[in-house]
Amino acid sequence: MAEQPELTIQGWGPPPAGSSTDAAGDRAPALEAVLPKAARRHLARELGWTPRSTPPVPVAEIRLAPSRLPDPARAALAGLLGEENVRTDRESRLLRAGGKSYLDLLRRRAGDATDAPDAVVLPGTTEETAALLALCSEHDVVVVPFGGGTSVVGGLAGVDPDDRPAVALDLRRMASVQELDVPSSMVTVGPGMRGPALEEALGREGLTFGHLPQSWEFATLGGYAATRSSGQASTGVGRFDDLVTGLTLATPSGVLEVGGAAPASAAGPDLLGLALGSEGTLGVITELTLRVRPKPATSSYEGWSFRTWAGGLAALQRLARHDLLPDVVRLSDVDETRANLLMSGSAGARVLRGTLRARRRGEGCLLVVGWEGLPDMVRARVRAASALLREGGGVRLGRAVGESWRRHRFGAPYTRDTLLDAGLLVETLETAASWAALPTVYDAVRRALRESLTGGGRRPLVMTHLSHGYPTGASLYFTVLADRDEELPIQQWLGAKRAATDALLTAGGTLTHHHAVGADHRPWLEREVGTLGVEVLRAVKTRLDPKGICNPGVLLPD
Ligand SMILES: Cc1cc2nc3c(=O)[nH]c(=O)nc-3n(C[C@H](O)[C@H](O)[C@H](O)COP(=O)(O)OP(=O)(O)OC[C@H]3O[C@@H](n4cnc5c(N)ncnc54)[C@H](O)[C@@H]3O)c2cc1C
Repeated sequence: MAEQPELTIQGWGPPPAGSSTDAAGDRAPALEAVLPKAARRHLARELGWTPRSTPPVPVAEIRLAPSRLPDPARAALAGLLGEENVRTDRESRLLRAGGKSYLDLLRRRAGDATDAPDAVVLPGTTEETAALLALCSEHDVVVVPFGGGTSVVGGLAGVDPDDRPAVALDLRRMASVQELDVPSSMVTVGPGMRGPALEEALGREGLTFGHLPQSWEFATLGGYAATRSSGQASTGVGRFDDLVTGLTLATPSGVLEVGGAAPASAAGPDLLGLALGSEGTLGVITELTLRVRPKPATSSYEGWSFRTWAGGLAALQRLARHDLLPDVVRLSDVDETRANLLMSGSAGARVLRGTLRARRRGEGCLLVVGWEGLPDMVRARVRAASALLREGGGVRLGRAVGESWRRHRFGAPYTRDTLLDAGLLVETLETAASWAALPTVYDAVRRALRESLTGGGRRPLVMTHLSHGYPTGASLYFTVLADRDEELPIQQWLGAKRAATDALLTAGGTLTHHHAVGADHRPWLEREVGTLGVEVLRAVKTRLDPKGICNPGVLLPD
């Protein structure tokens, strides 16, 4: 199996050529290469921002505390896994310091990795993982499972109320296909495997998995299960939790196997549901069985335009009611559509601008829809859905717009580092709500973000899209740009995030649709699941992890 590339320490993408802890530091492309002049002017005016140069400190200067792993624990771990799989060197620890949220990046860019794990351990099997957890319980060492390191909610923060030494448990040695059951359309895999490797293996058999989050180049299958992730085609393919039929969870109290090969079961409550979304707090997912499907024979991606956000929402709600939602659905509001047109100097934006002009449309709200499957089915679904979209006031922009979105859909995270270098705050947040509550949630979150981030000549740009449609509602995804407060950048975002989270919960949204709870959302978990709900989760944790060593800083509130 080919080595999976590391994710760079201070941003997105593989590290620059050479060592990932190169003294030169992580370098992003220049602002001029990422934003056309018109977009730079527009943003400067809208945000009250003056582009400036604020590069990250060189990687070689990032501060790291000495490892606190006690010698007896280190020796025991090395005895179990072999010396080469217990690492305390600078590079190994730096590469597993936290995830990729704006707050994570601010810390790493400022040269602070004092929260890095004390060591990195790499078990190769379920049995080794279970033995490792028992051993860490005995030695009072915290264990933080580490998949791709793409958490955006502080899922890898490793904060322990008792301040015990912590190890990152990297799952990369468990990253292969173990069994492919073609007649039953199921594959059993190791949790450290990433989407591209799985798709390559399945593709050889004419199969696909189809889970495509924007982070898919680096995130792992175990991470998807631990966070209940959702990919870009989730409306058709399903959320990640819909795709898992069974898994193995190694815990300090033993190995739990949940779900299985049977397509359904009535044997009591669903324990699989307890493991999905457990974010490393109950143990480590060491094996997963997933549903797969034949590669689609055809696909059709299209752009549509609606004059207003409300018009687009109403049309999609109608599709949902008639079970006609496409496999991929993404409706951008006016602010996101305009920003995409301006900020992307790519061929995609040129195609969209040209098509809107030819159709005599203003910017409006862009809708991208994608359909996949057997040609007759795709044709029939496209025909029926297009009629409803047209009746709802939509204008078809054609396939070039849809295909262009498809080609560039993994590109946005690569531009974030450049925007951070230029002095911007760049972050996203997400929720989901019923069709009835969506308009209120949309208004409430935008208002909260604007009020919190406006002041001292600064104004934020809040861009929103709807994606992941369901019969009863959909998710909303907000992208925020603002002039960064260089004095108090962390407090600036924490205030905005707090206001937006309070607003979305009050308006009827969920705390998170797919990013998970992590450290960042846990103060609000009780508002969503109630006091008794939190107590139930705590009781399960106490049974499986009596010493509380499994990722103690996430999910459950203090
Ligand atoms: C640019 C960008 C785009 C993103 N786009 C999307 C998107 O489109 N959809 C989406 O759903 N998410 C998205 N995310 C968020 C992130 O990719 C997901 O949460 C993903 O599921 C995390 O997977 P990972 O392997 O990187 O897990 P990690 O970040 O390594 O870990 C996440 C959490 O899961 C735990 N964990 C990891 N592996 C295991 C395991 N085997 N057993 C037990 N616990 C484990 C960790 O301890 C941690 O708490 C995005 C993130 C970024 C940075």
